[in-house]
Amino acid sequence: MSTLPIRYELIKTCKQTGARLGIVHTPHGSFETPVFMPVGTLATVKTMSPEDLKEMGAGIILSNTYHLWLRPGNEIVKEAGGLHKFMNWDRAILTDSGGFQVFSLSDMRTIEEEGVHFRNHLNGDKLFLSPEKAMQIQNDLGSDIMMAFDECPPYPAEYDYMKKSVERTSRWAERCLKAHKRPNEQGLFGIIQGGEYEELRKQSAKDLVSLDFPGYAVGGLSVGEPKDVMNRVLEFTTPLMPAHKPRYLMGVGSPDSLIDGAIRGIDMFDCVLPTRIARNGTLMTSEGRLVVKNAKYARDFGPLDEHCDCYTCRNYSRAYIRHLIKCDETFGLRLTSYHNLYFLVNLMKNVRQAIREDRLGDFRDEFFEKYGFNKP
Ligand SMILES: Nc1nc2c(CCNCC3CCCC3)c3[nH]c(NCCc4ccccc4)nc3cc2c(=O)[nH]1
Ligand SMILES: [Zn+2]
Repeated sequence: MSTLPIRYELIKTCKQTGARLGIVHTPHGSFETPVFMPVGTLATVKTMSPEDLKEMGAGIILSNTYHLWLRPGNEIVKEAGGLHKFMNWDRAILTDSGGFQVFSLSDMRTIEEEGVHFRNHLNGDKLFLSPEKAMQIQNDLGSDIMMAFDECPPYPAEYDYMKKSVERTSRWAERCLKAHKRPNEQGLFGIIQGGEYEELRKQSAKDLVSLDFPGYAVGGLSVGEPKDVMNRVLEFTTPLMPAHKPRYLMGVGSPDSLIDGAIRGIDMFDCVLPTRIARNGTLMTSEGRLVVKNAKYARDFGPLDEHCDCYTCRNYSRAYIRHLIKCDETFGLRLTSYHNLYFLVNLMKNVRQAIREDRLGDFRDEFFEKYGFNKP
């Protein structure tokens, strides 16, 4: 019996909140959970080198089927020996299946049983993506964790639309499994949909769990719904997911949502937020968000965050970073991106420590107080 490519090891459960401390083992190394995964859409986590990412402790990064299919093309990445070789990253890689990106990047799309017809967001060409095509691309990329091809419906969505969408996503998941060429080298995660409807989340989970994927994601969230809706959906969805497999909440990356997701049993998170807001000079700090272009930092020679020990905070001042960002100096983007990624990667390290000490609830209250989140 060959070893399965993805294995989840549950280390302990927080006595105060039920959050889990675990390890995910992959063909390209293991990483502890709960974990925040930096996003590298175009085969690079923008402005970060692999050495930067290793230095900050990243054990897994994300990339994307849709983007790499269009540029440079999955064939070129395959000829390079796969994405790990192409981008010189020897740790774990997870690729999203492209479904979400089609909906968020492209207009003029039609969804059919066979797949999705849409236009290339770069040049308007007609394109078609199906479960089989998405699996072929991820196979060429050689990612350690692939995502099933799914539909992420808009929020809000009518119950009837959502029911039809969930049933099609389940049929697509089965087609992905059938099209899976290397089940012993690449793990394939199913994505649970169903919006805010408990009955549909149950149906989606039941369909996908019966297909025995090595891991599962909660999709269809972080699409504009209020935070309390996300938390409620997680409360009735994570218990439906196998406890001995990884649970991945897609597209979630604000500090409060990471902590609240971990408390509700989520192990893996990703979001473009930290790198995206870094590029316009918005920083996450232990006292809340800081907009470094603000004139009040012109003569502030302290670090972005005095409680942060990252490369940026140990070596550069708010005044200097404000100057670089205002002058569009690319070094400024590196410094702000590094800090924001480090902030979330380090936050999850502190979450894991709080779980070890059975005090994640206290940690949440302290963090929310300092950061300025309300504490419902
Ligand atoms: N397959 C699939 N992917 C989803 C994603 C993409 C996750 N990141 C992929 C990376 C791989 C490469 C690109 C990203 C989501 N992202 C979000 N919210 C992001 C919201 C957000 C957007 C921008 C800034 C801040 C927040 N909800 C998501 C739901 C789904 C889903 O159901 N199915
Ligand atoms: Zn810092």
